[in-house]
Amino acid sequence: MDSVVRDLAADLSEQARELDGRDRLAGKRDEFDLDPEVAYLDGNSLGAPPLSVAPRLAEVVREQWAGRLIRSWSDGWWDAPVRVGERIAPLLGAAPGQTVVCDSTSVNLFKALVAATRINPGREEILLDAGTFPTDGYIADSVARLTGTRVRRVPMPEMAGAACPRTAVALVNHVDYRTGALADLPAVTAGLHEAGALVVWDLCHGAGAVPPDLDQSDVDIAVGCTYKFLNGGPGSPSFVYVARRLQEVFDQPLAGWGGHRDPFAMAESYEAGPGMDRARSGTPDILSLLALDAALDVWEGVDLAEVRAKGLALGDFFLHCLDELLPGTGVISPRDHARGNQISIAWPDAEATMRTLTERGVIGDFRPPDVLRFGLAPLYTRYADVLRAVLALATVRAETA
Ligand SMILES: Cc1ncc(COP(=O)(O)O)c(C=O)c1O
Ligand SMILES: Nc1c(O)cccc1C(=O)C[C@H](N)C(=O)O
Repeated sequence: MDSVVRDLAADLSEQARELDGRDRLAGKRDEFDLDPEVAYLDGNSLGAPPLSVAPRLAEVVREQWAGRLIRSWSDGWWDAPVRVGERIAPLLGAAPGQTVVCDSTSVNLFKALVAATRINPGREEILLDAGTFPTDGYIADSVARLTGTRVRRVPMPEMAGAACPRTAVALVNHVDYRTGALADLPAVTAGLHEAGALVVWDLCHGAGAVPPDLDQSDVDIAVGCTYKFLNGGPGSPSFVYVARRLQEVFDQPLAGWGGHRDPFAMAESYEAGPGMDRARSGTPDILSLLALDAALDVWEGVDLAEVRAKGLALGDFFLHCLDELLPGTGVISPRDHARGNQISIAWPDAEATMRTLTERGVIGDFRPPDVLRFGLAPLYTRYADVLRAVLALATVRAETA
C-alpha cells in the first residue's frame, strides 16, 4: 500500500469507527451468530442466523416433535403459517389478516399470477419486469402457456405507463436483484391500476430492508423471500400478501387441502378457506417455519425508518470509500437513494475476484456476466465491514494491475 492510499485508508477507518460508534442499531449485531473474522456482505442472498434460532429449533424438535408428537399439529403447528405471517405483516405495512407464510417464493409467484389472471379474465397479457430475477420470468412464461396469455417484458422505468386494457397483471420487483435499483412502488401500482391491471410485487430484495407500505399503496398481491434480510434460514418459506379486498376472489391454482375451508373434514371437493388460508396448499414446513419465527425476534423494538436510513447510509459509505480508494469503479447501483440495500459493481474478472475476496474473509457474491454484489444488512453490517470490502477490492486491483 503506498503512503497516499495508507493515509486515505486511515482516514476512512476513522470515519467508519465514528459511524459505527453512533449507529443506534449497532447492538443488534450481538443478536446474530456471526464469525468475527468475516465481513459478511451477502445477507441479500442468505441472511445470517440470529442466535435465538439454534436453541429454539432444538426445543421444537425435543419438546414439540418428540415430546408432543402428532398432538403438536393442534398445539399450534397447523396455524403457524398465519401466525408467522402476522409477525411479518408490520414489516410490510400490512394490516392483520393479509399475510401468510408457506411454500417457496417461486411457488407463490405461480399461485399469485394465475390467481390474478383469473381475477381479470379476458385480458390476454402479463407484463413482466424486464430485468427480473430469472425465476419470475420462467414462472410468468409458464403461467402464460397455461392460461392462454402472453408475456410482454417492460423495463421498470417504463412500467407505470405500460399497461393497457389487454393487461391482466404485471409482475414486478421492488428492488432489482442485479443493480439494487428501487422501483417507485406507489407510482407503478397506481399506473397499472389506472389501466385496470393488477400488480404482483416480488419483494424478495426489499423485505426487511425497504418497508414497502403495501396497504397504503393499495398493492394487490405481494410475494417475497424470508431467507434474505428476514434471516429465516436457507430455504425458509416465503410470504404472500393478498389485499383484503381481493381475498374473496383470490382463486389460486394449487388448491390443496392446506387451503381448504375445513382441511380435517377430508371433504371430497375443494372449498377455499377464509382469508389468507386459501393461499396455502399443503402441509407447512414446520422446522423451517419455526426457525423463521425465532429469527423474527430480532425485529422486536426495531424502528423500520432507522433500518432504512442505515441501509442507505451503509451504501453511501460504500460509494464514498470506492470514490476515495478506487475512483472510476463501474458502480451499477443507483448513486441516489432510489436504491435497496446493495452496491453492485461491474468488474473485470468478477468471478475470480469474488473468489479471492471470499478466501480473504470478505463475502459478497458474483452474478453473471461481470457483477460483484455486496449486500448491506442494517441489523448486523458495520461500516467497518464496508471499508474492509473496499480495501480488499483495492488490494486485488493493485495485485492484478
Ligand atoms: C427477486 C427474486 N425472486 C425470487 C427468488 C427465488 O425464490 P425461491 O428460490 O425461494 O423460490 C429470488 C431468489 O432466489 C429472487 O431474488
Ligand atoms: N435462493 C438461493 C439459493 O437457494 C441458493 C443460492 C442463492 C439463492 C438466492 O437467493 C439468489 C438471490 N435471489 C439472488 O438475488 O441472486
